[in-house]
Amino acid sequence: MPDAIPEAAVAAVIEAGRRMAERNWVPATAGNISVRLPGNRVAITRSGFHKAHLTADAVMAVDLQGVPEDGALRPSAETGLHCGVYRAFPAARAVVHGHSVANTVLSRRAGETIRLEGYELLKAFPGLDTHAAAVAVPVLDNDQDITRLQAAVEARWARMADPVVPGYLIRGHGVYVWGPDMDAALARLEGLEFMLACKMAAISLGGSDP
Ligand SMILES: CSCCC(=O)C(=O)COP(=O)(O)O
Ligand SMILES: [Zn+2]
Repeated sequence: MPDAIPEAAVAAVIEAGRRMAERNWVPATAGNISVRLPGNRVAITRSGFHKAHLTADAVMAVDLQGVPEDGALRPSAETGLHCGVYRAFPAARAVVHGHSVANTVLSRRAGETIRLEGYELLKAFPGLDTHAAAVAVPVLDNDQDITRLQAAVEARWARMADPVVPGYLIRGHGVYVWGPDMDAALARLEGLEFMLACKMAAISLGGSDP
């Protein structure tokens, strides 16, 4: 019989879903949320649940390869992307995935990266302490084959200079962001979404954004 999922982990996932829904970042049943547990375990949302109304029943445990502890339950279809983050970045303890209008629209017209430059909110990312900085957020092509998509993500990380930006977009799909705890992951997501919304507004006004 597997260990129960710690209550604090379940509460963090439920609260993250509520906060993301409040911002309209998880329409319909979009998005998924996870936290790292001790013992190479991950607590993650089950597939197909609305993130505004999560209950403890909607959170289940998988191992770092995404294998469910309870084979009767179906984890998020994107579990492989969460586990990929936890395997690659030992300091990552929470991963959030949302589908906002800004990340969907901008990723559809982007190349390999979206450049964010000159924004005060860049400070939401680790290691940046001035607006006079720039980050290139990776954009990956969408793929319904999550194993293949995760392989593409890992290939991209391998090409990136350290430290890797703690997030990436999937074209026409959404964004992944992670952090050392759920609050940090959500703060990074909020910062990124704010800058993407600014970029989209600038483009809508007929201007450009570097
Ligand atoms: C209705 S959104 C399509 C699936 C998706 O992209 C998503 O984020 C939610 O999938 P899950 O299996 O985690 O519910
Ligand atoms: Zn998704």
